[in-house]
Amino acid sequence: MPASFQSIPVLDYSLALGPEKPVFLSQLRHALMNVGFLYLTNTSVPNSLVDQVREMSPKFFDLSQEKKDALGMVHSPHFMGYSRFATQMTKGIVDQREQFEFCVPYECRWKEGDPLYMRVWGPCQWPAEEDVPNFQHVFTEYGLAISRLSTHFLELICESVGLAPNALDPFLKDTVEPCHRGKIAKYPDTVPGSDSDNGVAPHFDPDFLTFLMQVTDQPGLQVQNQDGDWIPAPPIPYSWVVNIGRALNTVTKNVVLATSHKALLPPPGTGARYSIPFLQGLNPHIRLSDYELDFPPEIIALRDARDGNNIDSANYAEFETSCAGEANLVGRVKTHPEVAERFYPEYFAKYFPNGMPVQASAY
Ligand SMILES: O=C(O)CCC(=O)C(=O)O
Ligand SMILES: [Fe+2]
Repeated sequence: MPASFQSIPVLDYSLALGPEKPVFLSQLRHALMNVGFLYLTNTSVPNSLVDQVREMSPKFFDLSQEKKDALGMVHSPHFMGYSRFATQMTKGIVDQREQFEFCVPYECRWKEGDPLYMRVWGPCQWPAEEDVPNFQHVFTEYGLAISRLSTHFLELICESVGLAPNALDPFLKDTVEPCHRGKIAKYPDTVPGSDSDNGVAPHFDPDFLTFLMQVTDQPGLQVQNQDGDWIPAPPIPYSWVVNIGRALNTVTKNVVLATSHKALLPPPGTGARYSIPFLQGLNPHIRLSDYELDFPPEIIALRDARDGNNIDSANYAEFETSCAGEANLVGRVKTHPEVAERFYPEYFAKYFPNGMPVQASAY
């Protein structure tokens, strides 16, 4: 059994595009099978775009509360837009962050009679151009750039664990495009003397891959190793922290690990921390349990020699029984009952039989 990880591997994406690709794939296999987290540097995303995202991220939150509320998620059947500070919980603990969710350009194709989960796929709510100039353009470009990167990265993941590069294609492609989505999160710095520095409590991410951009320089993200210790994942400029979600862990039968992580508030006096998790969406019609991936025996042997995965989360258990779109909708309903009550009343009634909770809870 490999020793529990003490740091997050840093992978140079440019190696994957040249003669050193085998070195990259072997580092990737290690990161996927023993850590579930990695940093990706030297990607195809231009530094100039990253600089624009860094500059733009705080601007949305500087809008008046009234303008932010006008873009509140409660107005969007696609669960896009703004959520106020401390309105959600993760595993029963209040998240101390404000957020704005956005997605790649997407027209809603849902019509009466279609499965309701198709209604989740749709456009986002952008602030008016005069309020935050260039914001929509920058985050649309950013979303598209990370989508492309994530599609190629999924091929590399397949290759690193002995699958054909296109083995996971059905999960991304179908008659509908996946609706990849991101959120800009703002965590205020810890109030001196406060008894809580929780930003987001320990959890697993739901989908295949998350690409996290740490926008500001403060520490905050921590990742749990197999011994239960919390390993810091501080920002590295122009890198993404990539982690595996429950859906990819499920579909690979635990070959690649999903790993628990949390975010702490930045230290007192250091200002707000901004981060942007970007979740790769899945083909909504696919059911993970319908697919059996054909791993070579040496990969299965490596998996079996490793200690069991330490997942203790019921997070998105629906992935195992329902199609990805349904699992996604259920997850969104649980996190945003205010949207469910308005646009998905039958789901609201099912998951909140006692009416609106004081606080929504994810995971
Ligand atoms: O902000 C961070 O560093 C992590 C956020 C996170 O894990 C999430 O939103 O799923
Ligand atoms: Fe996460």
